[in-house]
Amino acid sequence: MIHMNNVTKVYPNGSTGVENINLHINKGEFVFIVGSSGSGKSTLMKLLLKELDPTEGDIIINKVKTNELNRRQIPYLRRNLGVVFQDFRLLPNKTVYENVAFAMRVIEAPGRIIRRNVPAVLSLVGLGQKGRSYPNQLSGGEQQRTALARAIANNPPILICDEPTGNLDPETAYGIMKLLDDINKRGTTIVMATHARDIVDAMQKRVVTLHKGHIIRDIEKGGYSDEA
Ligand SMILES: Nc1ncnc2c1ncn2[C@@H]1O[C@H](COP(=O)(O)OP(=O)(O)OP(=O)(O)O)[C@@H](O)[C@H]1O
Repeated sequence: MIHMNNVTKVYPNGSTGVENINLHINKGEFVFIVGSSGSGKSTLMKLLLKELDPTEGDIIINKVKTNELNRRQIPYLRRNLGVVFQDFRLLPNKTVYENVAFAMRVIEAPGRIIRRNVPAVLSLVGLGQKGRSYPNQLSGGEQQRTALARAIANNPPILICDEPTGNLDPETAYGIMKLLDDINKRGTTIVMATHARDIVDAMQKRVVTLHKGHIIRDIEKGGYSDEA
């Protein structure tokens, strides 16, 4: 489903983000990307989202080499990848319902599908009664659940999460993890970068550890710093 083959990213100033990454993720996996600050997690996430292109190597998502897609082909990625960020990134002047509906309009989903899917995903994340609220009327956890609803509204096969619990208190963070686990069990592949050692330890999923831009550990089921 996701293949990174010999991927290196060197930034224009000469610093290396990641080097010679070989990472293969199968359909339905839940994978944590961990590592200390500066180890390359954000670079790896940005490469998957094509916010950056690799200096060397190939990135294949759902059988398509995304490093060879041009600007006009970017909607391909929007359909295949849902994204959740640490800082939610909701549109402040749109309601919860409109934030989710907007993401569906971007990929030109028909109106009747939007009217069907938005209430369904809002109820899935426990926000069935909050559709008319604006982001500033929501708690942090509710804002992140809105962002999660938006990310899965188009039913993408892959969900990319960059520190999705970073701004949340522990209890709220576990609520988000429970939702991600449910979404994963429904078949969505999840890749999540995080610093949250306790969450990684509790979930017992695949853990890929980066250090200075290299993968130094890749364990099938484990905690934040288990031996490979
Ligand atoms: N825009 C950039 N220009 C130059 N170098 C960069 C840039 N972004 C990241 N780097 C470098 O790439 C390396 C990896 O950084 P990256 O942000 O991917 O790490 P990270 O694991 O996400 O760190 P953190 O946990 O602090 O977010 C670091 O050495 C960093 O200085």
